Amino acid sequence: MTDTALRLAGATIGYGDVAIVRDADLVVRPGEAVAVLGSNGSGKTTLSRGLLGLATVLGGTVEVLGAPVGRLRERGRVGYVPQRHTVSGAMPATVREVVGVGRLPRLGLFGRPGARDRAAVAEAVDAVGLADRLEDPVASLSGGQQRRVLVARALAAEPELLVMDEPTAGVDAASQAALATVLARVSAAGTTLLVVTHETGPLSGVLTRAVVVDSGRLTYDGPLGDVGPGAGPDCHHPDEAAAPPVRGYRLDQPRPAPDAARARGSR
Ligand SMILES: Nc1ncnc2c1ncn2[C@@H]1O[C@H](COP(=O)(O)OP(=O)(O)OP(=O)(O)O)[C@@H](O)[C@H]1O
Repeated sequence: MTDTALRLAGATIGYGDVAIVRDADLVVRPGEAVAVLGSNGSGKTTLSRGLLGLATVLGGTVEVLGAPVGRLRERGRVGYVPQRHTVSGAMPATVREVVGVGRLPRLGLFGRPGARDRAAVAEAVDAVGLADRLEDPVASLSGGQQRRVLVARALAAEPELLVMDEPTAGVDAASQAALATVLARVSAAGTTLLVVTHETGPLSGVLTRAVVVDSGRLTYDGPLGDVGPGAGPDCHHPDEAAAPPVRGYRLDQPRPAPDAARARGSR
């Protein structure tokens, strides 16, 4: 067990030689549940893909579960739900088979699934509310249900770090609530969560910390409940009128000195 789930230091991430996320510093401790917020095109997906080795680290340090990105040997320790993807309609696979793929990195000797692996797949499918569709072809599911299959695929490996890119997008309110329950459970069990999202509402009971990406820069890092006007464009507390003053700090401005913070608090 490492003492950091994620560590970015002066990290620049992009595609080819084009930098998208620049000079990012971020430390996420094991068990934290972090929202990544920001406007369209600000670099949230690029940041998350950089953690998976799917975007290029052009400079600085990116460590995932204590290892430089791409060097983590046990791939099952990190789960990923990609953005927008549904499962390919051309794939004649059942829900059980697609979710089973998520378990592959955890398989032991000879890659044969054992009872524990079969149970993990069944539990993951159950967790996203699709137990009754286990043997159905994924292509016969709706788009929102297919998103839930991808969440189950990530859960099946029982990852230590779960990176999700807009897991609630296109998913109905009941399924969002079910996902929140699942994430609350895995979070309570110690899984670190990093969730790219535009809508913190459905997961507000799970996510506690937010970072805001604005034009490729991390501009805010603080409590999710304190994200409000000024934390970043398109990044407002769902109940903005009731949101408390920002207690986190904008990263493009100096952090308040402890004395100043105390003085503010005593006003
Ligand atoms: N594969 C790619 N190759 C080159 N540039 C890319 C690639 N993917 C994204 N970009 C560019 O990176 C920038 C940031 O995109 P990214 O998808 O990270 O933003 P985002 O904050 O996740 O946006 P959204 O909220 O719309 O999903 C955009 O200008 C985009 O055009």
